[in-house]
Amino acid sequence: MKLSVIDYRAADSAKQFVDSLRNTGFAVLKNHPINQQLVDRIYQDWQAFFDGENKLEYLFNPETQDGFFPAEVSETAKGHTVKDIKEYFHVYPWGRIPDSLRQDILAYYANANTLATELLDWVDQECPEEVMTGFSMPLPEMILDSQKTLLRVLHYPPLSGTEEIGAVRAAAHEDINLLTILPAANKPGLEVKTRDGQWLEVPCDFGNLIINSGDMLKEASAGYFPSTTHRVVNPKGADTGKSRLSLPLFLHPNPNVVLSERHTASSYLQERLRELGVI
Ligand SMILES: O=C(O)CCC(=O)C(=O)O
Ligand SMILES: [Fe+2]
Repeated sequence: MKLSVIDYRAADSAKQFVDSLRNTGFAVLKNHPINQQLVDRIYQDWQAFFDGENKLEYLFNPETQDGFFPAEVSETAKGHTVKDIKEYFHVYPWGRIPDSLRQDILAYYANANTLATELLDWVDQECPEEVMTGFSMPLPEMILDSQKTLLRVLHYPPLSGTEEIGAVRAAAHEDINLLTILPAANKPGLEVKTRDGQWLEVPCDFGNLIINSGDMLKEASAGYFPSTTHRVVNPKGADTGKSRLSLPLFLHPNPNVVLSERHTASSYLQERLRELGVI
C-alpha cells in the first residue's frame, strides 16, 4: 500500500480522493485551500499556551467535553492500558477558548469545515450507487451546522525519560467520526497501518493535508470505507526533546443523524467515549 498524493485542483481529484479513502482509509491532498500562515501561527501561539500555567483555568468539562485535557487524564486508546503521552484542548465554537487564541482558531475551524463539506460531497458523488443510497441523507447535510464537530489542538510534550513503559504519543487507534482533516503536524511521527500489517509513515511537510475516514463513515457505508488504524510514534534522536503539535478536525454529524440500523451519531459516540474511558 502506498499513499499517493492527490492534487486538489486536478480535474479528477474527487475520484482519486474517494478511491484512496476506499483503498487505504487515507488520502493526502496537495494544493489544498488551507491557509498555511494561519496554521503556523496557531502552532506557535498554542505552543506558548501549553507551555504556560493558565491552561489549568480551562480544565475540560466532563459533560460538554470542551476545554483542556491534561496528560494525566488524556485518552487510553481502545484495547490499550497505558495512557497516551499527550495533552490537548477541545475547541468547539460554543465552548471555552482563551480570548487571545479565539480569532485564529475559529477562522481555522471555519476554513477546514468549508473544505470538509466539499470533501464529503466528493464522497457522495464518487462512491458506488448502492453505498450512496444507504446514507440516510447526503453526507454534507449530516454535518451541517453540527455543534459536535471537534477541533483538537494536540500537544505531545518533549519526552522526559520518566514515561511509563510502553507509553507512546498516540497508541494505535481508529477515529470515531466521519472524516478527520489533519494539516501536516510540525514534526513527523504519524503512521498508518497497511492492509498487510506494515506501518507506513505519513508525510508531514505542510504542502500535504491528510484526510482519513473514521468509524462513523465505516458504519454508514456498511464497511465500504475502512476506518484505518493509525498511531503517533515517539520521537528519536534530537527530536526527543521537542514538542509536537497537530490539529485534527473530527467531523461529527448532528446527534440525531441516522448512521445505520444500529446507530445514530449520538448512540455511536457515547459507546465509543465510554470505551475510551473519558466519560
Ligand atoms: O497527531 C497526529 O498526527 C494524529 C492524532 C490522532 O490520530 C488523533 O488525535 O486521533
Ligand atoms: Fe486519530
